[in-house]
Amino acid sequence: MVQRRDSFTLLRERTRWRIALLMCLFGMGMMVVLGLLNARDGRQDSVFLSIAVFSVLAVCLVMLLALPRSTGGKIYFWITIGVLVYLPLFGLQQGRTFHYWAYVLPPVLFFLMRPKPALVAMIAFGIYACAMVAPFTPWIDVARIGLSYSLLVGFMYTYALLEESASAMLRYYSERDPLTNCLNRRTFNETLQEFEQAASDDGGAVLLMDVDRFKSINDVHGHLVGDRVITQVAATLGTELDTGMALYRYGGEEFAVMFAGGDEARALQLAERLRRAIETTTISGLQVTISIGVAVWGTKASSVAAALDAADNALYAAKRAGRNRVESASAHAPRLQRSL
Ligand SMILES: Nc1nc2c(ncn2[C@@H]2O[C@H](COP(=O)(O)OP(=O)(O)OP(=O)(O)O)[C@@H](O)[C@H]2O)c(=O)[nH]1
Repeated sequence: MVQRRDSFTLLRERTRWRIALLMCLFGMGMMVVLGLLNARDGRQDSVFLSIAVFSVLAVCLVMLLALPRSTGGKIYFWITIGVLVYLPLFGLQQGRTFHYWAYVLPPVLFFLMRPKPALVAMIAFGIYACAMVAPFTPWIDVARIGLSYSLLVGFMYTYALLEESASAMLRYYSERDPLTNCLNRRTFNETLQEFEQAASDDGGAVLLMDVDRFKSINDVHGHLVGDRVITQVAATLGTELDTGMALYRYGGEEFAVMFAGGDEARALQLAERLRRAIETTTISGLQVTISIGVAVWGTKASSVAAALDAADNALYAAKRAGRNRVESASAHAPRLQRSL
């Protein structure tokens, strides 16, 4: 059975693979430097150790390049986890458990919380540790401690960046509609609440837009064309918005714009510009139109939700009046109330 690979998994795999590749190259470079330094000092054992680690990393590098990214990345990560578990065990065997845990535990704890301050703290800790051991340790050992510690810092930091980019991506997908990439209805509702909380500072306006006779586009041309029309309508509307404004996909073929601080004149002007942009653009080879309902809110929190209702009523009025038009809630309020 083929397992579905969602975009989050793909992003994670790609980022892990890149991190693994960088860390391999970094580690190999480090082993070359250490090997040369040890050779110069005639420390044959350490030279062999550097060559051994270099060879393991070279094998990892070849695996990363030769295997599928997901497999290579996974193997590299398990090897790294193995090293992180092995280090304290090795320390235990040497009777210096604390020394080795000091390498592994703080960075893990740090990076679980905040990557950037943790990075600064770890660099400071590395410099401090090297400075402390420098007076009574051969400098080659200081260099070894510093370099292996920087490998750990690099690994933890890139891993933390991976987590950050993954959560940014999750946030992006939870806010947006997958077909049009507009902000979705959930984000619209959240923004509405924010406007309600801030309503006492400022008024604002809401525009509800609906593609006219969209059902017949689906019926005549099929749902795939319907989807393409929705996408292109969204793209066209998006290019016409003022800076800082967002387009929401409110429902199937319905879109919304909300902004604070605007008066009715500005909202109507924007609505007319959006209507005209759709009317004058050929969308998937079709002439498409939209109807728009506009309402404004004042400085009472309850007036924001009321404005949304009023915009919906105004949209309904625009449909009844023949479509491809903008209607303002203020012009229709009395008549709408009478007809309810
Ligand atoms: N292709 C496609 N169709 C959708 C999507 N979401 C909703 N629809 C369709 O959009 C149509 C909306 O039709 P109606 O609400 O009846 O209105 P309309 O035909 O646009 O007519 P008016 O709004 O009165 O101008 C329905 O047939 C839905 O199935 C979508 O994401 N893709």
